[in-house]
Amino acid sequence: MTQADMTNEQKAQTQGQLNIVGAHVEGQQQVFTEGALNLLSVLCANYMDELESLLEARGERQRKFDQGELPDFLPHTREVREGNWQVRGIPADLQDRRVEITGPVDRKMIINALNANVKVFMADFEDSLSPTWEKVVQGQVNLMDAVRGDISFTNEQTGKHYQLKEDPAVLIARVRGLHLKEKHIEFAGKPIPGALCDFALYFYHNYHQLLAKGSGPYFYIPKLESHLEARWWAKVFRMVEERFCLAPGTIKCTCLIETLPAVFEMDEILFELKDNIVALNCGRWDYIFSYIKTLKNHPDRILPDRQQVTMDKPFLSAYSRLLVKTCHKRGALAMGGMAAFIPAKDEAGNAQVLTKVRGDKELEARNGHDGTWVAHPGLADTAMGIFNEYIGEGHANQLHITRDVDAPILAAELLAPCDGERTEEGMRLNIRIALRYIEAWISGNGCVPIYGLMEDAATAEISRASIWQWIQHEQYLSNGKLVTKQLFKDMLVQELANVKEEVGAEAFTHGKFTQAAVLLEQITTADELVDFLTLPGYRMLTE
Ligand SMILES: CC(=O)SCCNC(=O)CCNC(=O)[C@H](O)C(C)(C)COP(=O)(O)OP(=O)(O)OC[C@H]1O[C@@H](n2cnc3c(N)ncnc32)[C@H](O)[C@@H]1OP(=O)(O)O
Ligand SMILES: O=CC(=O)O
Ligand SMILES: [Mg+2]
Repeated sequence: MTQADMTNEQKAQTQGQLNIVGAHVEGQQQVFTEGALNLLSVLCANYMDELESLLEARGERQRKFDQGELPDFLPHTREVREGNWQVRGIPADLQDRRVEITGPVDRKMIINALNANVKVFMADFEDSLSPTWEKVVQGQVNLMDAVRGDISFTNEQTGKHYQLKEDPAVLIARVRGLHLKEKHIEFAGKPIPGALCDFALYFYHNYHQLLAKGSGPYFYIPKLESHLEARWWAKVFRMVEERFCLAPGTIKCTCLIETLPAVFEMDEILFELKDNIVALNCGRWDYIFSYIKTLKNHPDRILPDRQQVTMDKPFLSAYSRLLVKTCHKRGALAMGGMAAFIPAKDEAGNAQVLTKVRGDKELEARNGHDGTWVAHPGLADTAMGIFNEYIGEGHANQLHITRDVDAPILAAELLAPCDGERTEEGMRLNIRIALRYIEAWISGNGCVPIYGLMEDAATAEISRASIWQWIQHEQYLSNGKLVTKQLFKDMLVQELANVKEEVGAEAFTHGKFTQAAVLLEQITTADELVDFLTLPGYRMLTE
């Protein structure tokens, strides 16, 4: 019997068994049922090797950018870009996505998010989750309960009780990026892709209930770098639909366009996934990080202080407008991204936050986006107000905005250097944010408020990668100081002391700040830019 003649199950058996190697955690029996394990092992047997090749291809492409090439639209896919085709369609409950709240798969957060004044809740196994084994498993249990409308929570300290309201938001699960492994599950002796773990478990346990209530198995796919990776997902979806006797296109996904290479392949990504895709999303934080990473050897494209890289900068404006134009031409929605502000505790401070959020959302709505993200329920009404105004009575979205009259958006605009200053204050802030975020992440918390902003894996990547880039390219700060490894190391010592003061001696002593500082120093002074800080971070996650 050849490999091609084997059934999927036989393939799974011949290539080795799926093994849970993590310590037993609560919820494991509920999540790892025989059916769920079968699906996961079949997916691993069929798609793990191909995924490894796709990850290697990322490295090969990056080597070319490192040698001076610039990303561009692909010559051999011109027909796809110029062809006349549309995505298969958008289910009724995904037509109106004017405000989406996002958050990790923590039980209380899930209930609060589903009850917020939003259309969709994006339940996140990615940027906002530190994937401890317990959180990965418990997150699936929480989502199973949420899908069944049977989720509640009581805060034992305050006695506050949480339960779902009558008509909760639509649920979309964001799975991990393709580069992340789930080390607590092995297939043929290797850790499995986190993306397959999150996808298979959420799909298997919930598709039936979701479809029965008029919704469906909906996913956010993060950090794609090419249409070939989208093709890989299309194959995964097709196989799962066939296996569960579902009509083609039952699984629906939204892809984040949050890497610089992917912005040049938006048509192609929509095309590869056209049966299953309903939208693209401007994941601006990872996109900015990817701009730094992809162009890391290009001295003419060094970013300024993070605070100056706002959506009105030419390269980001071009990204948003091209995404809207591309999506609407193909009948897909064009989602906006996250303003990282979170509500301030004082009234005056909060008024300022809301003004900034309003400005950011207005820009997106004016560009033609169909909806946007908020990080906190306290911002939902503001975002809703803006999108209600732009979408207008009687419409669910802005699909009618085609941007046909726009001049073509060229590669040069998407790659345009970003003006702004590099300041000592900005560098020190980057260090403190990276320190505090890494400390939280390796302690098992993937999303934290720092200085009035939501910080997650994507925003923290910008902070640490910026410093790396300034060191490598021997940048001068606005006060004339040359950024060197030594300057960074000196500042790290000082800022670690400042962080101790900010968080207090007790939190500092009980936390993992020293380990965070060691990791930050390693990745910032290394000659090669580490692909993702969550890769070494994951090795430090002991649970
Ligand atoms: C780049 C990207 O990928 S963006 C997407 C990934 N990032 C995210 O999803 C960020 C999600 N946001 C968060 O995790 C949180 O808002 C944080 C951590 C930034 C701040 O959370 P907190 O410190 O708890 O904020 P705060 O104390 O103001 O919260 C008030 C209430 O709102 C709730 N809340 C805050 N954010 C959220 C959220 N995103 N979803 C649901 N509930 C939320 C809190 O649970 C709290 O509820 P309670 O009063 O019942 O206890
Ligand atoms: O995932 C979203 C982003 O901005 O990154
Ligand atoms: Mg992201």
